[in-house]
Amino acid sequence: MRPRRSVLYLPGANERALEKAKGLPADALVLDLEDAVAPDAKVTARQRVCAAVSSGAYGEREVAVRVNGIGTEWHDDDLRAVAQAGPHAVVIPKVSSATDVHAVEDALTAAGAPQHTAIWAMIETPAAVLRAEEIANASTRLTVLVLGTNDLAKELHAEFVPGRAPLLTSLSLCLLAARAAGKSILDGVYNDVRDAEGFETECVQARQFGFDGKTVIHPNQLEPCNRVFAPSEAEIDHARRVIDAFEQAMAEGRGVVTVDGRMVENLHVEQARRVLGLAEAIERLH
Ligand SMILES: CC(C)(COP(=O)(O)OP(=O)(O)OC[C@H]1O[C@@H](n2cnc3c(N)ncnc32)[C@H](O)[C@@H]1OP(=O)(O)O)[C@@H](O)C(=O)NCCC(=O)NCCSC(=O)C[C@H](O)C(=O)O
Ligand SMILES: [Mg+2]
Repeated sequence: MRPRRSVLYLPGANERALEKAKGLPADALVLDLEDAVAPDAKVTARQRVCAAVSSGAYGEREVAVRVNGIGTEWHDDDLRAVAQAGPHAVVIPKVSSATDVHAVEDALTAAGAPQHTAIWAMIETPAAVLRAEEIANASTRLTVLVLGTNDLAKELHAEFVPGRAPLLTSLSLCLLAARAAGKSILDGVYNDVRDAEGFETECVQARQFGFDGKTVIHPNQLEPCNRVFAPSEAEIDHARRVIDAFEQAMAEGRGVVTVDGRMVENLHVEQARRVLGLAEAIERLH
């Protein structure tokens, strides 16, 4: 199990950010070649990012590279260079269909990308939301769906409002698609880096929905994000008691038991094991 509570974007052209990220407690990093990099800096950013990935300086964390979109003048060269650097994943912005995923998969294979380089597909257009199931199932190499809520809101002509009502249908459709396909799914970013309260509220909402974590843009968003998406001490304790109580019930020939007055069946034991597995994976990571 890979914890992906906090996934930090950093601009690929920004040497200070690339350096600083080595010491930041993000579960995963996305070194960006797309929207955070100006056209004049694209080639330099590509070189810097590939060198940073090859350096192995980011420890145990997952390191992904977001390439420029399919059809842009940089996309093919980005994919070739990133394939050689061999990050854990390549993030494809504005994926719109399974055909896009197949094209990226073929290009990575042709460029000699290692098998461990997964594809993360960004869902950030109305067409992609409506085809989320097809995209999520397009390839075994595709392991994560990533919401791009800025682009999505732009394309929907939606407004950013507390509670995100205009986006909830899209978030739900993407979650359904990811879970049905057995893939991970990450929420989009929160733009106001000074609004700690609004950010944490959005993290809680995303966790309640079922997201594995949230993409973030600033170091000060990491601690609250990691905290909200991690199992709490109380949840870990409850999970242990659920497993113990159920095992004892099974030994006594019963298939159902109560813990704290609530019914516990096998499915709750599976949930409890997932909680403990995530807690252990987080322990190993940091
Ligand atoms: C949002 C920022 C531009 C804010 O920058 P700034 O005002 O310079 O931040 P601070 O001065 O508060 O920074 C304090 C220190 O932290 C370092 N820092 C800041 N951000 C990062 C980062 N992302 N990774 C690593 N380090 C970071 C600064 O260097 C300072 O360090 P020090 O020198 O030691 O004081 C900025 O945070 C930023 O650029 N964030 C990332 C933006 C980005 O990558 N955007 C693209 C991805 S999001 C997206 O595309 C959305 C999606 O596609 C969609 O459609 O929704
Ligand atoms: Mg975007």
